[in-house]
Amino acid sequence: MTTELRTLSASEWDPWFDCVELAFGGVPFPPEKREMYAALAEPDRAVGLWDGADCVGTAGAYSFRLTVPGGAAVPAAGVTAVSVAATHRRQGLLTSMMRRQLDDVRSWGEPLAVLLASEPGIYGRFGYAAATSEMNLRVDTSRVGLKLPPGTDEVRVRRSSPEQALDACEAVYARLAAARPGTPLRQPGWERVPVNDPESSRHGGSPLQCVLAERDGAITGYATFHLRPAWDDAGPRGTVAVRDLAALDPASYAALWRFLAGVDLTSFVECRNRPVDDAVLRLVSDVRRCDARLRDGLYVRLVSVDAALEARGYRAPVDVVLEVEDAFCPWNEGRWRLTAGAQGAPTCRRTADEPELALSSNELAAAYLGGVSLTTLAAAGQVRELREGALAEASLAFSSDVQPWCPHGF
Ligand SMILES: CC(=O)SCCNC(=O)CCNC(=O)[C@H](O)C(C)(C)COP(=O)(O)OP(=O)(O)OC[C@H]1O[C@@H](n2cnc3c(N)ncnc32)[C@H](O)[C@@H]1OP(=O)(O)O
Repeated sequence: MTTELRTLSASEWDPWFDCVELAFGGVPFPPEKREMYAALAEPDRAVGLWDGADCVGTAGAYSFRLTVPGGAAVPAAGVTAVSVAATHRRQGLLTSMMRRQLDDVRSWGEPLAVLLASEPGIYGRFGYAAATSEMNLRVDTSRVGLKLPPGTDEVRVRRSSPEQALDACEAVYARLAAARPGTPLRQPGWERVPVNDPESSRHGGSPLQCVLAERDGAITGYATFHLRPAWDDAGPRGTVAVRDLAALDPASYAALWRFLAGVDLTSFVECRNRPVDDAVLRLVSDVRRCDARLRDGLYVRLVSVDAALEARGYRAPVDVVLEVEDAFCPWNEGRWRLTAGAQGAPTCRRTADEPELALSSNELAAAYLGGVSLTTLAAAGQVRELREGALAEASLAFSSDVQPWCPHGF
């Protein structure tokens, strides 16, 4: 078998995307979703594998800017649409695309690559690690009450249409994205993603609905959701299936939850992707009836260890020598002294000094956004402390008060 790996040209996008579609089961994307992805495509940052005229492998890389601890927005390749044709699987084609892609990302000067994995087992070998978690909820609103904070009654919740509310919602998103590690800032065109609403994605629910929270004349939050009616012998048991939910202050957040939990003819509020430190867990009267479940979220790859570690902020002073293993990106291997203090920017420089913490770039990636502690990774035997105290010092410095989260797919 001979295949050619090359940068995608815009005219090849259709057969390239057909390959993705087929690898994901062959169910055609709804036209409006396919058009959205076509509009967001960045062909000159994507690669395709061709066997003659047939596209047999795909990998894209959006140009994201990702919020990291400390608040900086760091260039990150948003890896997407990774596929290999079933006829060509397990012959090393994914590996060849990952090799090419990480070399490309490095040459573009982007310190990070991020992705959402179809399966957790695929990307560790290429240096990616789950760095955020997401929480799914199914709140039984017939049993769960809400502890409402002062000011909730001053928030007006009013209906809008997702389209009409778009600018107001985007303004809220922009403020929250800058405050939470792991969140991509909106790039041009991406504001269409939250309002893309093909019928086949509603899972029997209504078209996308929207409410806005308004306080003192300003929009302070929003929720978009589908209503999924259901009935049994006892009566209505519908579900409010939340797509997006965001607020700038506690009262607005609680007011939106009060609205969602009180929609007539429903007994459940379902959320598919919330941050693990979602304040709603503190608002509810009965957390056991929220059916909270965790799963892996955003996978991170430190493409350039030094640039990535210098780009983020640290929660406490740190001065530690890291001994880094990185078989897939060997330019990251070796000893690095990471220093961050109360003043000046953090530095991460090559050193010949004795190592104090030994780990691979996977563990650095897991800890990078502050969602996985180095102490936990050490307890799992994945980080080794070589100087007493180094682990506690680094673990505190890497941690984040706000849990990292990626609020949308890509
Ligand atoms: C960000 C995203 O887009 S996520 C979407 C990923 N794509 C999909 O899930 C679509 C369906 N699957 C596929 O298209 C393909 O099976 C792929 C892309 C997952 C793998 O492509 P392949 O060309 O078969 O992978 P390749 O032959 O390079 O395998 C490399 C290694 O990964 C392993 N591997 C491949 N797929 C998987 C998997 N799903 N789970 C665990 N390990 C895997 C292989 O066994 C191999 O291991 P080895 O190095 O120890 O021998």
